[in-house]
Amino acid sequence: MSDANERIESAKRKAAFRAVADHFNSSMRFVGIGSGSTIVYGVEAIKAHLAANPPPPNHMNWFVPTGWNSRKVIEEAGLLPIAFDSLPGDAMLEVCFDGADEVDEELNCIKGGGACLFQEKLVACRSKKFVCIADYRKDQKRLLTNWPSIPIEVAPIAHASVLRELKLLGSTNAKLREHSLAKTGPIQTDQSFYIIDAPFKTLLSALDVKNGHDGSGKDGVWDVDTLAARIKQINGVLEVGIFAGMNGVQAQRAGLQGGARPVAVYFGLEDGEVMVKKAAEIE
Ligand SMILES: O=C[C@H](O)[C@H](O)[C@H](O)COP(=O)(O)O
Repeated sequence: MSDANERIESAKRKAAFRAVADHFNSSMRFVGIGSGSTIVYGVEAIKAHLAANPPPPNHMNWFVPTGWNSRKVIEEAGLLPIAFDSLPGDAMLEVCFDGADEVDEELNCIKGGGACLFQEKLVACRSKKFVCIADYRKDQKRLLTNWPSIPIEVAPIAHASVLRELKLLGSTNAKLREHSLAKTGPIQTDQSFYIIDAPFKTLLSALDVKNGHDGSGKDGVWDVDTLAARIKQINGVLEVGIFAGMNGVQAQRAGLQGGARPVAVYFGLEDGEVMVKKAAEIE
């Protein structure tokens, strides 16, 4: 592994251990586990925490996966998985941990770089809080700064019409995601759907809108919330890889279950430190 890659992996691991230390305890009943390369360290940290702090007698910690790979990571760590649709009807998850592809200063996220987003959003919105773990490359002032496009999960039969609609919204170069060996065709999600990657101009934040900037899509300039809602309205779209709107705490205050935006993001930094951005401090 190159020095640069080692720094990135070490940053992810440090952020994960800090996030778990701050937001997990052994008496929790249901905990969500996201997908991707960063969450692997989150599961490692949870396993280490449980070994050092065993749960109370007869208490089970259940881990809700967000896809096939996430379930495998849970099982390989010797933790107990429970499928999302096996949760008791009124049960909320205490917390869910997940990674992100890019995070803006309001903690809106882009997710789906690894083709997981639908189940991640289901789990985040069923959690009292979504805690995001990332490395320094993901920390940006606005979404679509470094990360080039919005992943969108679509029904296979509708992919061409969704591409057409996206063009009308200003994404002229949206593409169906294919395996690197193109002859094997489009990538399929855990729902056997397709992923479209849709580039847009850098997104405005809610703060920009409050300050009078127009994020309505005029001249191809969108704000995070308006674009997420507009893409979700397209027929054939299952879910959009923009995790915005309310966070879990705001949602509960509004009498709803949970929200898709993290309450905190833990960024592992290049110098070995961890920077924590909390929703409460910026809203
Ligand atoms: O589709 C994948 C998920 O949304 C991931 O959480 C996201 O892509 C971040 O992945 P990684 O931790 O590998 O950067």
